[in-house]
Amino acid sequence: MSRKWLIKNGAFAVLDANKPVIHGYMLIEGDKITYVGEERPEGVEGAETFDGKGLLFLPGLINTHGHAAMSLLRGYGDDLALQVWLQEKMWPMEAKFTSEDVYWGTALSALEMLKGGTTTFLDMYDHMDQVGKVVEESGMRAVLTRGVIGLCPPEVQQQKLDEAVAFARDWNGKADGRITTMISPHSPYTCPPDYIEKLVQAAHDLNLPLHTHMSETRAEVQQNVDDYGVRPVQHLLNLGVFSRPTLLAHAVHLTDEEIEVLAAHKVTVSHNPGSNLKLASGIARVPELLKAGVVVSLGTDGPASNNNLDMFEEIRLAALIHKGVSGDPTAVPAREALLMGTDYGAKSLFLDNTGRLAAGMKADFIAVNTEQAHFLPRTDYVSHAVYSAGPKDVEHVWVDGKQVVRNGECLTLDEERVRFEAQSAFEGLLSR
Ligand SMILES: CSC[C@H]1O[C@@H](n2cnc3c(O)ncnc32)[C@H](O)[C@@H]1O
Ligand SMILES: [Zn+2]
Repeated sequence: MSRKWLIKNGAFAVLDANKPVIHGYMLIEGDKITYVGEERPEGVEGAETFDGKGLLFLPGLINTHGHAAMSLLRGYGDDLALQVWLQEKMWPMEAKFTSEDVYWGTALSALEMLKGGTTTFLDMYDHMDQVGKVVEESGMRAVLTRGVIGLCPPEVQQQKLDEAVAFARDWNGKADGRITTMISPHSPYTCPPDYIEKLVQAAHDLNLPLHTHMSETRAEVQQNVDDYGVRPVQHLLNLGVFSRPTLLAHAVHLTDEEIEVLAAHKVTVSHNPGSNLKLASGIARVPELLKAGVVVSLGTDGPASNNNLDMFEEIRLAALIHKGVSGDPTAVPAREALLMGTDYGAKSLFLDNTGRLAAGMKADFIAVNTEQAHFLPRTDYVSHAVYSAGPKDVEHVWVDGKQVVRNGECLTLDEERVRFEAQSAFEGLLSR
């Protein structure tokens, strides 16, 4: 039997330009929001009432790029540039990861994300069946994709391609539809051109979007020019990548012409400010991308290059750093930053049913405790959510109409067990 909830006395961040916050009611029927408004809705007989006094309801936050299992490598290899970090620290350790390691690393991240208000995340990794299992158990929504690195003999390339295709085919729509899938060449510098073309063909065959890292560092762009005679955007365009819906992670180093190409092909971008700052990769041209009409969302990247999964921090960084580099205080206004962490997140993942508090959308939402010093005075809740709030303010979380966090406690995952097993998994990696 589907449940009906009536939330009353709440402040709801609908994020409309004219009236971003509504004080009143929200009705949830089954997995969907069926009403948000100031007046008490009709047809609420049999609904369970939830008192939202002192709570700010936001759409669940959407993390559009990451590698959840890398929580096991948090703090292992800090303060390094991308290529050194990957080649000398991450890849040697990841080569030792078992399926079990991926399960516990991902569960640790799911716990951190859910308790911090993230309801949907994209994950690009290996042993993806384990990631799918965590998503099923945690109740989260996720876009999952087996990332493939093609710097290996042809038979290994083929095996990885087959794995990526089988995973994308078998898991799309799983977990009551909360899981969707994509196809992911890791990057233009780790996948030879003919391999990328095969992955594009697979995406066509499965009717799925593509996801890849691109133009994260200046050195990577230069290497692309040296190896292939063109910058990464032209390279991916030539290989047919943008003939599919595509989400790019990072896209830090772009020319004006490249931004136009991305806009023309409706390519979406996951901006990862925390990771880009920590790896000293640079600062993406977000105001220019937004102005050109590109959908820009936010991601944490993996927990080993961030080093947390706090989407409030990414939202705040997006609002702050572009003001700092441009000298324009309106470069990314607060409401735009919050949209990047919610509505634009859904759009960049090609999901049309989440990311907003509106009738017809999936009931993926969070309740933040506003009865705290840093939420006063009650001037502008959007401003407070962006410039003052943090993950510890999240009291309750619902995904697909089901409550998964209550009073700050995760209802779906055994926190103590997950923390214990993740620590053991890390110790196991060190001893192998
Ligand atoms: C093949 S699975 C994903 C792969 O990506 C690596 N990774 C993590 N963070 C980044 C990043 O910022 N740029 C490029 N690659 C990254 C991770 O270590 C996995 O090997
Ligand atoms: Zn990444």
